[in-house]
Amino acid sequence: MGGTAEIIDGKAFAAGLRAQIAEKVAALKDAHGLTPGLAVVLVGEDPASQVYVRSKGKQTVEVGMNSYEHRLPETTSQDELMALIARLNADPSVHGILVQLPLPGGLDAEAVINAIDPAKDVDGFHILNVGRLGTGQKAMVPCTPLGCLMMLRDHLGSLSGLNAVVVGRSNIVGKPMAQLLLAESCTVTIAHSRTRDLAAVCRGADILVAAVGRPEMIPGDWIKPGATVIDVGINRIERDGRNVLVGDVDFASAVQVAGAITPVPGGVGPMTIACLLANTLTAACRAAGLPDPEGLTP
Ligand SMILES: Nc1nc(=O)c2c([nH]1)NC[C@@H]1CN(c3ccc(C(=O)N[C@@H](CCC(=O)O)C(=O)O)cc3)C=[N+]21
Repeated sequence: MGGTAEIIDGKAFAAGLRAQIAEKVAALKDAHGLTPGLAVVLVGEDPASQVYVRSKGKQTVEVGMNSYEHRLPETTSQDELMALIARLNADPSVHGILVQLPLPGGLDAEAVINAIDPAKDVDGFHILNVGRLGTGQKAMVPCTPLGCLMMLRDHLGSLSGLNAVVVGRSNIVGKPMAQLLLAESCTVTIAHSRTRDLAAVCRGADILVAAVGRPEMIPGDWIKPGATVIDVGINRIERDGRNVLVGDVDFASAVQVAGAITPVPGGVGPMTIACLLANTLTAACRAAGLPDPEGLTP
């Protein structure tokens, strides 16, 4: 064997999605005088988080939406953060609220997330949205799994009856990804670092979603020939004296076996931000009593 997988170009896919969103935002302005607004809250000075937040703000403005950035010092108290959330919940120009995670030590992220108005919870992390997703009710869906689903559907068409293995059980990626795949009628396995014979479990996957956060942990010989591989990992490592970004999948060996694979960078990452914009538009439409925009929800 030993072909070469199709590379699923998340960067291009995300650019196309943002163009669609920009059109819909313009139409919403014309027809209803409504401009969606996204508030991003960043506590502390984590350099990686600062890069993401800047990138989110830039792309929000590029699609014609309003971006509100709230940068708070590392020393911010729980009460101060909760007071900001309350203000943003009450502000009708804010349709989406994202609190950048992780929060500095001492702050209770769970309490903060559950204080966000579920209708404005564009991350889809609020317990009410988690429950809605799990029961098949209309929810805000977490951005990374939503982006993965869009790429899978685009590549495979129907996912019905396929074996899907999600490696990783986080609330942010693994669990909601499994819910979305189950809703697509996949046979879903959630595996993780303690799974016995993880290699054998992965080899059964028609769809393999890697979201463990361990650099290049999944080699090509764990992959079923022809499988579709979605690599959610974003790991910064040093290689040959350089800082490089790698996924949870060993791309060089996986690309020889898989049918299709997302690269890192340029795969899931750009789709995550595009789906954040999609969710903000969806939230604005729902707030105005309008139907959900076409093609942006599961
Ligand atoms: N409340 C919250 N929601 C999030 O969605 C959230 C968060 N907190 N905290 C941090 C993580 C991380 N995250 C990324 C988004 C885009 C890229 C991305 O676009 N990556 C580029 C590369 C960027 C680079 O070079 O560093 C790529 O994969 O091609 C990466 C990571 C969202 N997160």
